[in-house]
Formats: sequence, C-alpha cells, structure tokens
Amino acid sequence: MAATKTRPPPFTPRRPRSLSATPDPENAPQHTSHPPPTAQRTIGQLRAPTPQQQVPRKITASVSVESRTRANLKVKTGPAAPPPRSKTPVAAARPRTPGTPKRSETPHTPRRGGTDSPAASPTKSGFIGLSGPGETPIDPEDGLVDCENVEVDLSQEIDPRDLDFSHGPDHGAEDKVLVSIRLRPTNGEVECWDVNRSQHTLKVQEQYARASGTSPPEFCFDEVLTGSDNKVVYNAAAKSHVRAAMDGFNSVIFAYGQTASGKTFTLSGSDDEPGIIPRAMKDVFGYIRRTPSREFLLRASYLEIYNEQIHDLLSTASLAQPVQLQGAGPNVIITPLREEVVTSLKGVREVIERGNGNRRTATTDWNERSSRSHSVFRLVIESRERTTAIETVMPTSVSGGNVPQTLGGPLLQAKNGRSVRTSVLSLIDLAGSEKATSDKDRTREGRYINTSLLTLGTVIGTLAENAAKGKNDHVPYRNSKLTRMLQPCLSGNARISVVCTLNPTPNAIPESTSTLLFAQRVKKVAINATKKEIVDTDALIERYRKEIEDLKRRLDEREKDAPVKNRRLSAREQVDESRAMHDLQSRIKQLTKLILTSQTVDENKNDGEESPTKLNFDLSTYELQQELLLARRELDIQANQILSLEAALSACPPLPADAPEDEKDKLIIEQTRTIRELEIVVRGYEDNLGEPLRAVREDVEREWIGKVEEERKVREEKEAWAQELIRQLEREKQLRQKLEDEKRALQIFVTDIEQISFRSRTGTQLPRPSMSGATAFAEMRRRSNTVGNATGLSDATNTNSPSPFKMDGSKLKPSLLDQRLEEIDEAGESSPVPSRFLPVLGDKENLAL
Ligand SMILES: Nc1ncnc2c1ncn2[C@@H]1O[C@H](COP(=O)(O)OP(=O)(O)OP(=O)(O)O)[C@@H](O)[C@H]1O
Repeated sequence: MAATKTRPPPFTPRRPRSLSATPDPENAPQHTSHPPPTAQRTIGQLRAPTPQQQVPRKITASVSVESRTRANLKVKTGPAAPPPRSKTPVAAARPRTPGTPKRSETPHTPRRGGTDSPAASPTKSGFIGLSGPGETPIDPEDGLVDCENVEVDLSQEIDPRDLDFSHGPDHGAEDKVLVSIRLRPTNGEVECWDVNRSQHTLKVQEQYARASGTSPPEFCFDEVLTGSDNKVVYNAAAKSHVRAAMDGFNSVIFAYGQTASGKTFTLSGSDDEPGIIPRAMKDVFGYIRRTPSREFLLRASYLEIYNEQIHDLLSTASLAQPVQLQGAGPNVIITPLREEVVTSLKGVREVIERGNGNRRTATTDWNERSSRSHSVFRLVIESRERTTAIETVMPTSVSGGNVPQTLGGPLLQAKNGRSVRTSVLSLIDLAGSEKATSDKDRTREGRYINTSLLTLGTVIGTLAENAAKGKNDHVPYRNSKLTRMLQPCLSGNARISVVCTLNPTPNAIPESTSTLLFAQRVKKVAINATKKEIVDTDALIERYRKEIEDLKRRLDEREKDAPVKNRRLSAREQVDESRAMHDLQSRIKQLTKLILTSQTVDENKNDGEESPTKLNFDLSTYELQQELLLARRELDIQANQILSLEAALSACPPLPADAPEDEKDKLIIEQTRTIRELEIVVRGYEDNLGEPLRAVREDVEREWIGKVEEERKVREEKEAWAQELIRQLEREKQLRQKLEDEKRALQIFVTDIEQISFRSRTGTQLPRPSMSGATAFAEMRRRSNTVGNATGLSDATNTNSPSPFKMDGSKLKPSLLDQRLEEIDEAGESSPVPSRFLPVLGDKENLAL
C-alpha cells in the first residue's frame, strides 16, 4: 500500500553529506553591518530599483560558479573589482532587517535536505548566495550562453534524437490547454480503469461503476498515458511547450492530482527515469546549441507555496524575507525572489537540488514523502539575435545606453537594433488533494492545500465557462496565492500543459473522477499566448533618420537641377522625373511616420501605458479621461509646432520682382521643401494623434451614449409613473369629496326620517322625503343587511319590518354613491392604471364606506 511505497530519489545527485555540517549562518559571527557595495548588487536588489537607481547603469547578477569560471575571463580587474571575500558568509553577518519576520519553520514538516540552504557554503554548493560570500557580480552580457559556449560535454548528456523538435505534434501552438492523463502503476493492486491509448480515452470498468447497469462515462483527452516511462510523458506533454518557451512564449506545465498519484514522479522523476524538469533543462541547452542565430540569458528561481505563504527555496535562511506578489492582472510579479543566472545543465541541476532540499515533505497516511506545498520552478529565458549584420550598419553609439531596468523586466538590453525576447517556463508540482489525516499538522496543511486547489478549480471553471459562453465573468484569482501567481498564465498569455495524475485503484475512484472532471474543465479554457519582444527603438529610429537624410539630399539635388533639366527633357521624361521625385517623397513620409509611431510606442512603453489606439475598457472613466487629456496635450504640442513652422514660412522675405531667375528657383525649391515638411508633420500628426484621439473619443462616446440613453429611459418611465400617481390621487380626492357629500346627505335624510317618525308618533304632518335621500337610505339599508345591525337602521327596508316606509328601490334613480361604485367597477375592468398603482386606490368597499 501507499505507506510501504518508497519514493525514488530525485534525479539530481544527493547533496554531499558534508553540507549538513555547514555552519549555521544565523549563528555566524557578524563581521559587518554595512550593506554590500554597489558593485555587488544582485538580481534581487536590481529587481526593485529605487527612484534614485533609475539611471542607466551596468546591470549585475549573481551567477553560478560553473559560469563564473567563464565569466571571470571577462570580469574586469582593477580598482573596481570586488574585494577578495572572506570565508565567513556575509549573509550571516548582515543584521536582520528590523520587522522582517523570519520564515516560520514548521517543526513537523522537515525540509527535504534536512538542513538550511547550502548557499551559506558556496564552496561546497557551487553557488553564490544573494549577497553571500563568493558572489561575483557580472554583467548579464557575461552570463550569455550561445551555441558556441554551451557546455562541451552536452553531447554526452543529450540523446541527439531528443533534440529533434521538428517532428511530433505541436500542441503548444493550439489555443487550448494540452491536457494529459497519467495513471501510475498499481504495485500489484487491482486496477479499475480501462484505457484506450490510441483513442486517448479511459473509463472506469463496468463492475466499479457507481450505478450498476448503466455504462460509466468515457473521458477523452489529448493523451492518456500509463506506466513508468517518463520520456514518453515528456515527449507527449511537455516537449513542445519547452520549445515554445525557447521561442519566446510563456509556458506552464503543471501536474495535478490526488496525493500519491505520481505528480512529483512525473515532474522530477528518479535517477533512472528523469522527469519533466530535468528533461526540459536538457532540451533548453540542446535548443541553445542548435540555435546559432541567438544568444541566451537564463535565470532560474524556485519557490514553494506552503500554507498560503510563498517561500523562496533558493534564498538563504538568514535572508529569507516573505515573498510577495505585487502588481495586478497579467503583470503580477514575485518579489523579492532570488534568481540564479545559469549557463549549464550542471548549474541548473545544482539550483534544483538546492531548492528540492528546502522543500517541505512529510510522511502522510498515503505517501511516505508527500509534498506539503505547491512548488514552482521558473526559468526566465531572454534571448537576442547574435547576428552582427545590423551592427555593421549601426555604430554602437547610436543605439543609446543602458535602459533602466524595470521590476520584472528583462536584464538583457535590446542593443544595436537587436530586439530581446523574454519568456518564462514554469514547471509546477502541485501539492496533492487529500482527505483529513490522523496527524494534526498534516490536516492543517491539507486544509490549505485543498482550499487553494479548490480555488484553482473555481478559477479554471470560470475561465472555461467564460470561453464557452463568450462571457467575461469575474475570475476569483485573488482567492489564493497559487491562482494569483498563475494569473498571468491562466488569463491567456501562456501555453499551458496539464498532466493529471491518477491512482488507478478502486478505492481512489471518487478522487480520480474529480481529477478527470477538473481536467475536462481545463480543456475548455481558451488561451492566446503571444511572444514578448522588446525592440531597440532608439536604433531603429536612428536608422530611419539616416535614411530620411539620405533621401532628402537626393531629393534636393533633383529639385535643384529640375528647372534647368526640365527645359531639356521631353514631356515623357518630365513625367518620369516627377514620378521619381514623388517616390522619394513618399518614402520620406513613410519613414517619418515610422519614426513618429516608434516614438509614440516607446513613450507609451516607458509610461507603462498602452497605445492610445488600443482602448482598455477595464479602465475607469477617470482613467479614460486622463488618457484623453494626455492625447490632447500631445495634440497641442503638435499644433504649436505647426504654428511655429507656419510663422517661419510667412517670415520668409519675398523676392523683388526683378530678382534673378536662379534665385527665384531657389526660393521655389525652399518653399516646396517647407511645404513638404509641413505636409509630413501634418500627416504624422493626423495619423499618430488625430486618428487615435478620434478613436478614443468615439469609443468613449459609444460607451457613454448607450449608458445615457438607458438612464434617460429609466427617468422617463419614473416620470410617467409619478404623473399617473398624481392623477390617481386627484381622482381619489374627488371621490372622497363626493362621498363626504353623500354622507352629509344621508345624515340629513336620517335626521328627516327621525323627525317624520317623531311627528307621526305625535300626529304632526309628514313632509315628502327627497329622492336622493331616499335612494341613499335604501342603499344604506341594503348595506346594513349585509353587515348586520351595526348601524341600527337594518330594519328600515326589511319587508317584515314594521316601518311605515315601504319604498321600491328598483324604481329609484341610483344615488351618487351607486354611480361611484359602478365607476370603480368599470375602472377595475379596464383601468389604464398599471396594476402596481391599484394598491394606492384601495379597496372599493373601503372607499364606498
Ligand atoms: N508512473 C509511476 N511509475 C512508478 N512509480 C510511480 C509512478 N508514479 C508514482 N510513483 C511512485 O508513487 C509514489 C508516490 O508518487 P509521488 O510522490 O510522485 O506522488 P505525488 O502525487 O507527488 O504525491 P504528493 O501529492 O503527496 O506529493 C512514489 O514512490 C513514486 O515513486
């Protein structure tokens, strides 16, 4: 069973025992409290430049020892060279930043290596700490790897057939996530899944189906893999994504599945069966060797998310600061995060080994060495053309100096017209979903693990739904560190491959089914990864300027000769000549436009804003207004330029009428040129600002016109409702007034009756009752019959009553009271009043009374 399973050792050689004897950097004597000299700045420090640091300067990065050997050849010696380092780790000497919490150690969750990072012992580990001893700051240019300097022994490490990327499916090119299922061997237990490898399907065997008698559902994915051959898995699920990363696309490969289902085996593998990470690294260097046209800068980092905290697995324990996620949306960056410049397979292996040593694993009820965290190995790949073709055209000086580095941006500079491509390859071993265990700490970890996996499932589900229904529902990336960190990839700009691992035994069917349902949702997520290329705009602009100058010179010469030449040329030749000049002018216009566009793009790039033509509807109205304002300001500047050019033109002294012919020609040429320049500026202004500005305005208007229209409709409806309400209240008021009159008439009538009754008893003559009063009285009698004797007049119209007045109510004209009731009845039938107003009118019975 799982408890008896032994985990294969990681593919990297075990760390030498002597490492554990490394002195604890925490307790090492403090030699200095000064920060490291500027010359020793490291990547971690570079990635968060202060405003004062935002000046062009030489960028340095920490580098592995193996690359240092080569890099040292280039490191300049002399006064600026770093001082010799003492054997005592500087890291240990540096005082802890006040208020910086030390990474909490989970007492029962040991790190794989059993010791803290060996970075504290650089001579043994072969790596330089973030600011530790033995660190050699180098220019990123010195960390470059290309086909010529990539390790000579690479051929022994790589099977040449593995380097052949030209065959096989390029799943990475599709706009869907590549989803593979891997079932691990059962170790002699019963297997309950039927797999059809050629059809890429699997389903649970009939006898294990939940509802007997019905056929279990069949699942279909890009790949369904079995067995222990990690090469097959790599080729099917990862190879094309690694190549995509080398080509400049962000790529993510992650393993998802129940605990002990084989995620770590798939990602890391064993000595005999190296997993995706070691194979990917081989391919990375293989790719470099086969790509003579480019040079590469590789930076490796390794982190884990443990109990919703991010830990840098390469950072020395004494320097470990809480790692944060900064930025929003697709621009999330992880900081501070130690990145090692690696230049060989050996270097990457050492980095991974060191990181693995710091990972948290523990024995659980299911896995002897269960990963208790999500681990992320990241390789930032920057590459640039090696060709010197442009360099020969462009002198180095024109391409501008070093551009200040931006947080999370590339280290390499786009030089001499050579653009820099940047991509990140992320290889993620997720912690496994699991049930509660017998151990309290494991249960706590399990809760965090399950929560973040649940959030991942929700995020994937929402993305799938959005893609399927063309919706744009909110995706809850922020609900866990894992999803927030993956946001840039999951939101579309990365090629993604997911390997879902299954435990094929019958007792794992519920978890396996849940994993398969997750895989199905992932399959529906749409992606659209693009290459990120940073262009050396300075160099490009310079090149365009030079060409414009050359063209203008040629145009001038032609124009100068034109008056004389045209007299000699035939009509046809003149047409050809003017066409040639027109072509030259067009090219000048085109280049000017390119310059203006490049400058706009560059300015926007520096501002961190997008081109004004590309509207981002996530922006608030305020932000849109700001954009509009900026564009207007640009417009004003351009308008001023036009004005000053026009002023200069009008200030041209007119020539006297008797001026010599060649002076007139000269003036004409000059004015033609000025007009041409003005035309170019105006066109550039129109194309680069006028048009985008209009686009912004139109988009804003389109968006707001709809909203305003909606608001107007709602307001009109409310006004109509209010009017109707007023009308009904008016009618009710009138009705009440009439009822009051009726009531008064009735009271008079009752008084009359009482007087008559009194007079009849006393023998006085009877006056005739009025018609309306009689009718009202009759109605009152009728009502009192239905409601009982409460009024005391119930006997007045009763035929059995001994009353002296026997009136036939049918012959009487209906009183006002009757009329109102009829009216109200009619109103109830076909009232123009919407039903929502009826409560306002009230019950007609109540009104009548
Ligand atoms: N395809 C496979 N072939 C051979 N052994 C495997 C395979 N998959 C997994 N194993 C073995 O099963 C055990 C558990 O695998 P592994 O540690 O990779 O699981 P996991 O999914 O990473 O677990 P957890 O989430 O708990 O870390 C290990 O001993 C591993 O060697």
